[in-house]
Amino acid sequence: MRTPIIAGNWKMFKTIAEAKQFAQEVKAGSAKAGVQKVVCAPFTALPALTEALQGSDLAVGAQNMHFEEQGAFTGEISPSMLKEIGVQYVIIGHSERRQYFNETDETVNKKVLAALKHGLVPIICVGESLEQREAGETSRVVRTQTEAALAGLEAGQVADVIIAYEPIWAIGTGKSSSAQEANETISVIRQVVAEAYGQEDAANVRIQYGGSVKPENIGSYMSQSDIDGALVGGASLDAASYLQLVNGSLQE
Ligand SMILES: O=C(CO)COP(=O)(O)O
Repeated sequence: MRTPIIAGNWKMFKTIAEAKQFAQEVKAGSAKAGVQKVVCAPFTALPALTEALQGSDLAVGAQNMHFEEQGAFTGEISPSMLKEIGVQYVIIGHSERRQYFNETDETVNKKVLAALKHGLVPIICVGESLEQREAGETSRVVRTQTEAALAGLEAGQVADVIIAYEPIWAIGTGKSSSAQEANETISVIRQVVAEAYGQEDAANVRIQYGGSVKPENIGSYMSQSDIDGALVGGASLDAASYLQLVNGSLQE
C-alpha cells in the first residue's frame, strides 16, 4: 500500500510573513491522517516555516539545491544547509529549472544522489513538452528522464524517492492531463523503475501527477491505479485549498 503524498510547490511566491500565516491556517484547519503532507517553499521562508510547523504532520521541502557539499558556488544552497534547518524534502529537476536555469539530466542525477546521501527525500520531476507530446514522444521522454535521474541508485533506495510526472503543457495553464492519460504515462515510469530496479521497488515507489491539479480534480487523479499523489503549484498557495487537496486525495 503506497501512502498518498500531496506536495505544494510554492515556486517564487510567499514572503516569510505569508508562509507563517499559511502554517497557522493549516494547523488550525482539519487535515485527514493517512496522507503525507509537504510544502516546498522559497529558501528565505524555510527556517520560519520549519519552526512554525514543528509538531505538525506537515513537512517542509525546498525547491532546489546544489549537489556539492560546499564550495565556491555563488548563490547556491547545499544539502546539509537544508538539513540543518529541518527541511526533509527537495524538488529536483522541475521543468522550470530545466527550462530557465540549465538543469540537465546529469545535474538532476547528481542532485538526487546528493539528496539521498544527506537523508533528504528527492521529488524528481519528469515530463514532456507540448511539442514532444504532439510528436508522440511522451513515453520516450519520460523514460529517458527517469532512467537518467535514477542512475547509480542502489536497489531499495528507489523506494525512498518520489517521482512527479508533470507534463510541461499542463503546468499553470489550467489544461490538466486527463486522469487516464496521466495514469498511462505514470505506468510507463513505474515500468522503467521495474526494469532497472525490480518489481519490489517499482511497487513501492510513489509517483505523483502535477499540472493544474485543483481541489475539484484531485479525486479523479487519485482514483487511478498508479497515481499516488500530486505536486501542486497554484492551488497549494491558499491554506484552505491545500487542505481540500489533502482531504480530497483519500479515496473513500
Ligand atoms: O509545476 C507545478 C508543480 O510543481 C504545477 O503547477 P500548477 O499546479 O500551478 O499547474
